[in-house]
Amino acid sequence: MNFEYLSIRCRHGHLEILDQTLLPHEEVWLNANEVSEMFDHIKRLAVRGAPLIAVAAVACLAVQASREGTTAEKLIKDTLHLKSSRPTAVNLMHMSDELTSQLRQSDPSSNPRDLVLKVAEDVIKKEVQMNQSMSRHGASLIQNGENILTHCNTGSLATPGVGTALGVIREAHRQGKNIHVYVDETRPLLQGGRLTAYELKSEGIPFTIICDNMAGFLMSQKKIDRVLVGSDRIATNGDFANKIGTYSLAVLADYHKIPFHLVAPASTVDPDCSSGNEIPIEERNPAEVLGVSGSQSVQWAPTGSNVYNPAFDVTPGHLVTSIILDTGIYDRQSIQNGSLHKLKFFDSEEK
Ligand SMILES: CSC[C@H]1O[C@H](OP(=O)(O)O)[C@H](O)[C@@H]1O
Repeated sequence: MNFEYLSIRCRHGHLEILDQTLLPHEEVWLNANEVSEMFDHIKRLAVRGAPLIAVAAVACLAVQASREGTTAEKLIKDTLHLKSSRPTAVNLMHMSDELTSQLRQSDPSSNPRDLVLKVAEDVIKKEVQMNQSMSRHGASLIQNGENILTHCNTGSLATPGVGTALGVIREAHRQGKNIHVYVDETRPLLQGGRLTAYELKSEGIPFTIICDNMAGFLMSQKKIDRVLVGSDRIATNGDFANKIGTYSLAVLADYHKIPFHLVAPASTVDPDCSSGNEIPIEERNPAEVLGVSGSQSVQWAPTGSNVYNPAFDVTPGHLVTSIILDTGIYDRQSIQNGSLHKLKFFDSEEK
């Protein structure tokens, strides 16, 4: 298996990931050939972003199987282990459920390595295609000269392609729409100020970093024309989980009557999740809040302070202007009419 994307690459069966905890100032590639290595990379957000987590997991399973040989039982065990690395992003769950289902149904005489390689190639190919489709759909909404606010990182560091919300921004810029991007720093791990800024700067897309608590003031000054965010899991009623701080943006956008969109592959819709209160929310190490961008060098709070560190929040669907997927744009009315229930998920067969 050979591929090369911004944050993950596989050369002659050797898998590496770009350690996103060190960006933007250090570009360090780490080995990721072993499931145990990949589990740690995902857990500490060296690998992050809902679609990329699924891609990295399945690529590691394929590489390890190719290098060491395997059995269906061992692959299933390793898949379930990687599935437990982070609870909120549904892309990882879809991939692991699909792979374990195929392994359990496979012919005992077949080589499970061939199966996992095929699933890995299919997942990667589909994610790249979905990125391109949703970016084109979303860019059709962007008017010339818009100021767009985005949260966290939803670009080529979070997917094996142009990105989700950031993919829309890239496509609008490519179409010459003269946009400016306001980038929420996205405390506590600064995925926006570090990673989205890294991507936009490298491509000359105009941007301004802001603290998360500045978004409302910018909206009150009529400096934001549209909000674009990603998602880690979408319930079929349009509620969705995304990086902590997204819900606040949605409420502010609703108050200021600013279009608010989530952008994601259809594989982020969880058909087993009928509303946002069913989405598991990951709580992370309090030390991330007490440090700066995860580092512990600056201890600014009183020792022994209590800390709450949910990595995501849930935004109700009624605050979303429209959901932009690779399969199209879904406004509130169509979502209320059940359009998300009928989406194709993960594989090519209609479910
Ligand atoms: C297209 S990435 C979707 C989603 O993943 C990010 O979370 P994390 O950085 O914790 O992996 C963020 O919520 C993005 O919006």
